[in-house]
Amino acid sequence: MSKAAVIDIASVSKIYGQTTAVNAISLKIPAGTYCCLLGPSGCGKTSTLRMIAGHEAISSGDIRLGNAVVTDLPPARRGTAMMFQSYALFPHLDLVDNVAFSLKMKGSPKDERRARALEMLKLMQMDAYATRRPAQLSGGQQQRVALARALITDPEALLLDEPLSALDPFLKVRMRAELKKLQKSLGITFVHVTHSQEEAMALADLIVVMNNGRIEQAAIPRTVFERPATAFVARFMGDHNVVSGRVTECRDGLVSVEVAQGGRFKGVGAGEETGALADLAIRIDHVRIGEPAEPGLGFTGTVQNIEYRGASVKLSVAGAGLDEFTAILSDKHFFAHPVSVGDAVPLCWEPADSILLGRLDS
Ligand SMILES: Nc1ncnc2c1ncn2[C@@H]1O[C@H](COP(=O)(O)OP(=O)(O)OP(=O)(O)O)[C@@H](O)[C@H]1O
Repeated sequence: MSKAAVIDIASVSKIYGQTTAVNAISLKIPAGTYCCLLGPSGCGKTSTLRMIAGHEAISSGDIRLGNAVVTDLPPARRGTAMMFQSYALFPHLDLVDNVAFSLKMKGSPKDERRARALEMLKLMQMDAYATRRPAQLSGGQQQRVALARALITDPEALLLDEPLSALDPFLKVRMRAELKKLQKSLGITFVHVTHSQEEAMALADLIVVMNNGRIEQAAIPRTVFERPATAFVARFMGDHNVVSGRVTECRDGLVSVEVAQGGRFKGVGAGEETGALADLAIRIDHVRIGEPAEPGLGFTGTVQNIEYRGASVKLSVAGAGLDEFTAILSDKHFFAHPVSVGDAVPLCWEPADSILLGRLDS
């Protein structure tokens, strides 16, 4: 079981009545990739996944799997398998019959499909429970059975709709590692829908951030984290402060931006006209307590809230025309400069930690 397929989504839309759930998206997912579709509720992730699976008709555009255009094929003929959020196991069937179900639908002889189901249960280390029913299993075990059931058809791509959402936090992290291991060992393409940034960062080779039926950015996790393409991505990933204002100067690779209430900020960027609206993204974990090396690379604000997190401390500060600016300080740094709510505190950062964002969201 090692055939993997490229998934090529070309200008695909999904329209439900008056709602455009997916708006002409194009995306190429290389064969053998672990791809996470990430975004807030209602952004069109599930509709996209269901169109790849064939559970939802495509309003316009085309989807290819490997060399085949699958746009009009029924789910069972696409070479994909889907694992649902609720696992959708049959309560009255034992695990072998649950896993063998799709082979039964295809008319495979009983002995053959049962042997294959046992093989899949073994792959998921669930063969010892073969005669149990789903209700006699823990959440993590049910998930393994659901995976075995999806993989029995030998798919070229496995589609997973929020597969970890029903699990408690500890199990979530454990099953996350198992999913990643499984994908690497099978070598097939996984497309996994999630609204969790942490989950996508931990699992994906390719993160696709969606908003409002469109793709904001599709890139490796490190790029999405360090170089968000838009203000939406920077805000959604939560690792940057996003400062919006008008450009007052742009030269020598640095852009200066003035926010409405008079604060001035600088960041790495070029090609902006004076007076244009621009967004700067400032890494929350690179902000430090101290006077800035030059104006625009810091400000003095009032501490609004302090959250102790063990290895780090989250500081919320208001000032320079901003209601809320976040700094994540290492515990060592914070306790070397302890501050309290209501204190005035100078914050600073390096030029490279403040970057100009793309303009989709402004
Ligand atoms: N069957 C449907 N009929 C009408 N509108 C729908 C239908 N399914 C989804 N929508 C709408 O399409 C948009 C996208 O929905 P979708 O389920 O794809 O989003 P999502 O990103 O997966 O959200 P969630 O994380 O909440 O599952 C939403 O506005 C939703 O209300």
